[in-house]
Amino acid sequence: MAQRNMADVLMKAAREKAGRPPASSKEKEKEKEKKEKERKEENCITADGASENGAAKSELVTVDNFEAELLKNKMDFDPNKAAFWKKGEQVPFIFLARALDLISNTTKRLAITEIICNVFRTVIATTPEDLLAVVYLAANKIAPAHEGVELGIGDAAIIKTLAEAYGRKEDQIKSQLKAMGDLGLVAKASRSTQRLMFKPPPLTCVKVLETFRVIAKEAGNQSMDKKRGRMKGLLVAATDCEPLYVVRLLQSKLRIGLQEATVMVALAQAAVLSEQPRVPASKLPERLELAAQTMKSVYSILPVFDKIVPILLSEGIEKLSKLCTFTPGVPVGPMLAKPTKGVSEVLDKFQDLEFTCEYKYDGERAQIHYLEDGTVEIYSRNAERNTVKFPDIVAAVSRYKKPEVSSFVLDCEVVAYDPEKEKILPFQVLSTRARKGVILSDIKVKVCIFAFDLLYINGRNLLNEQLIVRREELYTSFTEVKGEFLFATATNTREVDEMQKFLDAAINDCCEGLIVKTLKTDATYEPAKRSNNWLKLKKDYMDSVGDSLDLVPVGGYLGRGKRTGVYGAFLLACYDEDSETYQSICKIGTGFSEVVLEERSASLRQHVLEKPPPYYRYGETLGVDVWFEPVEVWEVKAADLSISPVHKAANGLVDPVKGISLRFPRLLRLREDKTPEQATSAAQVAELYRAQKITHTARDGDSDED
Ligand SMILES: Nc1ncnc2c1ncn2[C@@H]1O[C@H](COP(=O)(O)OP(=O)(O)OP(=O)(O)O)[C@@H](O)[C@H]1O
Ligand SMILES: [Mg+2]
Ligand SMILES: [Mg+2]
Repeated sequence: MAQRNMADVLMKAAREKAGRPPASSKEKEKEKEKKEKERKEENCITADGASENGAAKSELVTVDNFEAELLKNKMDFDPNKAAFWKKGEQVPFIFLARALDLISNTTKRLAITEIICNVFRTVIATTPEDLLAVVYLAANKIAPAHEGVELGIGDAAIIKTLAEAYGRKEDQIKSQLKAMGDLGLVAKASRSTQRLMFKPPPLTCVKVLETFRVIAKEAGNQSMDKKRGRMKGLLVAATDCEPLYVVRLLQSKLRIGLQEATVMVALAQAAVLSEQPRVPASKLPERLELAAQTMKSVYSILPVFDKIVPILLSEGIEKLSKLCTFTPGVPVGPMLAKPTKGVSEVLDKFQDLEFTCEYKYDGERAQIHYLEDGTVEIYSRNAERNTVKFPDIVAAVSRYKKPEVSSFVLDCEVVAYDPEKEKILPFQVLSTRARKGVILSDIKVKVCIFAFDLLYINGRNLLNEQLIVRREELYTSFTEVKGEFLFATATNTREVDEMQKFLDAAINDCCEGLIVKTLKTDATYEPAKRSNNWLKLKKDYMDSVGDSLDLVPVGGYLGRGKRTGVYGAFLLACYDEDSETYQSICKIGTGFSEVVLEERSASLRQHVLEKPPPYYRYGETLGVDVWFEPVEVWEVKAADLSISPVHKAANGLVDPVKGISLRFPRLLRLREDKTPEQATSAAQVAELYRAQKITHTARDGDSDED
């Protein structure tokens, strides 16, 4: 009975998602029967697969069974009941695919975490050696981000492969894509029309990941044909909802609201819940919380599943921090700063602490790694490998270090620079440099490195040292080279007047403002954290919002008049890390040059969705014409923030029901170094709102301009 109900719930949810009306009871019965029949067939496939491997199943576990188990809460969940394969056998891909399907039926983060945590627990209990592959697939990755290994499969290639794999015409697939709006769904629908004479063995998680990696590495002559051949192999072997997830994983977008942060938390929790002897219930909440924190901090220092997962399995979560340490060659998440609105606020926050003020350069964050063997790697703010963009730095960096330095990790800002005039050039100049395939002799835009931190030197990890120590090491390990490599200009004054003067000097020298940092206490390097110990002070923002915001265009309004053919305005959203939703914050139509508007329109047009995804929050009255996938990040400046009944940003954080909106937003630039999930968070929006320190009651109400 319970199983039936579960199936009903899932079906209802699936219908709602697909925007279909509820079925009549007769229709319902029919559909149930059909579904039941399909499921039985799938089960047989599973059983076939098992017997092919020589391990006949004694008991056939129905698919409903394991799904119902996966939906249980962590206290009632039994990994042995969820597993329908034998201990030590490779984890079937259908297990993960069905779990992802369950996840797609809910938008609740806790429910999602629980399902994926149950998946990990099942794998740990049966086939721990497959955990790494399952984690990679759940995180929708094939390699650590910094290695830059990408599948790079476009829709056209997938369409062609689908046609080959399922004996269909490309045109058919294209028109179906138009109707369904998602190649994954098209793949799923295509499969059911095809009956195979010889069934390939069932897919396993390990096989799928391995194939993805082979596809990514395929290079050279006819590599595209080879890639398609591999994809076809996967699709032909895929059953049930597997084609859907094979395709979405290939596209690197799962679109089910399962994000990396959730995967990390779930993995940590799964480790605790798999411990033997079991953790007593009274201690569990505390242990789970601690485990999640440990995982997050370990991942910020060593974002490499291949290192984390084996240690997690063999040593447990408690030893993870000690055994997964900072390794040159692997980027740590850069430490981030909090906005402030003036010298007095800085003094307020750093009352009894010693601090230093540094120029805030407006270029591109760079973490430069220099390994013992002389290898140089440069990582972006996003911890992505950016080395190919700066061959000039790679070639020159060994000249800046003192001879006795054999390895280092340097934190710095790379800024466009005019060496003749000895002048910093605006960010816009830097952004004209190509991102890939840069050849040393072709470089026109010269850059200067402004170094402000040292995280590692000669085999010594400095992350836990105070800034004063790190900076001393920086000054003694490197030599400044005019126009190429300079230390960030700094002063240790704490006199209001002098700070103000220093700020003015920074602006005069083409900087954005200051970054003020604690020096001797509470001054360790905090990877990937927006720390209270680094405060940014931007001149521009003293009389508007304390900082710019980085927002995601989620909707568009069709342009009229002069803007016919492009979008006339956009709906922007911030990202709420807790609920993993994008929350609308304002409409924007200002700050675009014609060229920029055309570029942005053309780019977003490729990401139009049929309907807003379940993880978008917005007021119904906003009347959006088209919805976009969350793909871009725009830096936006605004006059101030106000409470809004229409927008949903930071909803519940400042006002129980209303959200926050931006007044007079202007586009500053496209942020190519941030992913949509790194957009300004709801919590940051709430913080900026509170920092305004003005009474908003007089202004409450919808404050959209445009
Ligand atoms: N002296 C400095 N110390 C630290 N960071 C500096 C310094 N000079 C320039 N920066 C740059 O300033 C950035 C922080 O401020 P900025 O407002 O540019 O942040 P952002 O990249 O917009 O990110 P967010 O708004 O999410 O903090 C750093 O990431 C770094 O790139
Ligand atoms: Mg910046
Ligand atoms: Mg910013």
